[in-house]
Amino acid sequence: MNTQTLDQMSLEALEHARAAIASYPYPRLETYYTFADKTIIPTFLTRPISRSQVEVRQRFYTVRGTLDAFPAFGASMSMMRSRFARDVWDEGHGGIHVLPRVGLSDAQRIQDVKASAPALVGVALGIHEEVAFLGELLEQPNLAFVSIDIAHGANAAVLPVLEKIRAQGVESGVILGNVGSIEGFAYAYWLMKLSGFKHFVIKVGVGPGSVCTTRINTGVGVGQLSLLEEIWQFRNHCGYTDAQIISDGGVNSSGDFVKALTRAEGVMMGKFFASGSFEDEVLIKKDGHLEGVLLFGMASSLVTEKRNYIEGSSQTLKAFHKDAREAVSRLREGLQSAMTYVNATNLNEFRGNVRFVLNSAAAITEAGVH
Ligand SMILES: NC(=O)C1=CN([C@@H]2O[C@H](COP(=O)(O)OP(=O)(O)OC[C@H]3O[C@@H](n4cnc5c(N)ncnc54)[C@H](OP(=O)(O)O)[C@@H]3O)[C@@H](O)[C@H]2O)C=CC1
Ligand SMILES: Nc1nc2c(ncn2[C@@H]2O[C@H](COP(=O)(O)O)[C@@H](O)[C@H]2O)c(=O)[nH]1
Repeated sequence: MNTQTLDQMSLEALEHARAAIASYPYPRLETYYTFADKTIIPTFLTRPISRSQVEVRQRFYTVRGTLDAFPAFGASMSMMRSRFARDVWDEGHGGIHVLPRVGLSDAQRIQDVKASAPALVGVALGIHEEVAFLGELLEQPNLAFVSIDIAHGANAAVLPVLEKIRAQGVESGVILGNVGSIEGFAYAYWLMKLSGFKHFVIKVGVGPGSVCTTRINTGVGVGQLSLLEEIWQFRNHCGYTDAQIISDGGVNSSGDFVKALTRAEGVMMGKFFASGSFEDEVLIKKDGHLEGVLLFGMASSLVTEKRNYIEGSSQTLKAFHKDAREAVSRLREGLQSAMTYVNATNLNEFRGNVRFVLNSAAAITEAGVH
């Protein structure tokens, strides 16, 4: 496709997005809250079910078909590679990792996919990818998703790579992100739609990440939970249900994961997964015991010796999970329990039954160990 056609697609996407926003009847939010601010009201349980009986899998559309999986995604961060992918997958009982791109060669990225098998994985892509690399990647039998992973995903610059992916016959399983408003969501939606994808995913979150400095360095980005609530309502109101939503960043506990999942089909996490499944280089050990993990941002100066547009930092975390399998178990238990507090046996019922309330500062303190 030539530049003129891409420019036309970009304009057409903008027109569609503007029309959708203009006819959206709900008032725009003035205050955005995040996970710690709100909780779910417990109601009742009319069916005598055990927590272990609720259905916690979500259906996704992959590059090859459909997949019912636990809806936890590993963040595309360079300390989370094939060992993490296998552990988080947990022989099909766990979540899905989206392998990183920043700082890695094409050959390393293909090798990471192969080494992750039998786990199904996604792979992060930038806006400049070779056709030959995409071809080889798409031949990998355990590839489930490709994820256009840039800071500002509602961006016409993704059109050429979307075109290359579509030209390989891919109709589904493409993730685009990140977006941070209903305007960004609508524009990204139409970029995907006009590129010819049938089912796709839009990743939501500008600035909530644990090692993210976007909001500090640029002043841009809004509270993650309200953003998800707003985009979820917008997506459903517009009937844009061929687009699934992944919430990306800001999860500090299984409760945060649960809250995100009420307004997204999947949740991507980096910090929560900090464990012995990370790469050896970032593990901090004492007498053979895992004490901590160094987490650093993909837009920080540590990754590619980036000198400009720094929007990431680093932090040393206490490793609170042995490995990614254990982390997934904690997420699953939290979700199963949450579902039974609102009389839900599957994720659709759960999303329909959840009502959030905003808590006072004292109530937030009460929620912690005190
Ligand atoms: N979720 C989040 O809040 C954020 C996540 N990140 C993560 O950091 C990594 C590196 O990201 P990124 O810097 O995008 O990767 P790249 O440096 O590869 O940038 C990808 C493309 O996006 C463009 N781009 C980046 N930021 C912006 C922006 N704010 N406005 C317009 N265009 C932009 C770049 O153009 P140019 O550089 O020429 O402007 C470049 O063409 C990724 O893994 C990303 O997910 C980074 C920041 C925020
Ligand atoms: N603004 C930045 N965001 C970043 C960077 N590196 C990663 N990320 C984002 O964070 C999430 C993971 O968040 P967490 O709270 O679960 O740890 C990841 O998926 C990216 O979207 C960065 O350098 N800058």
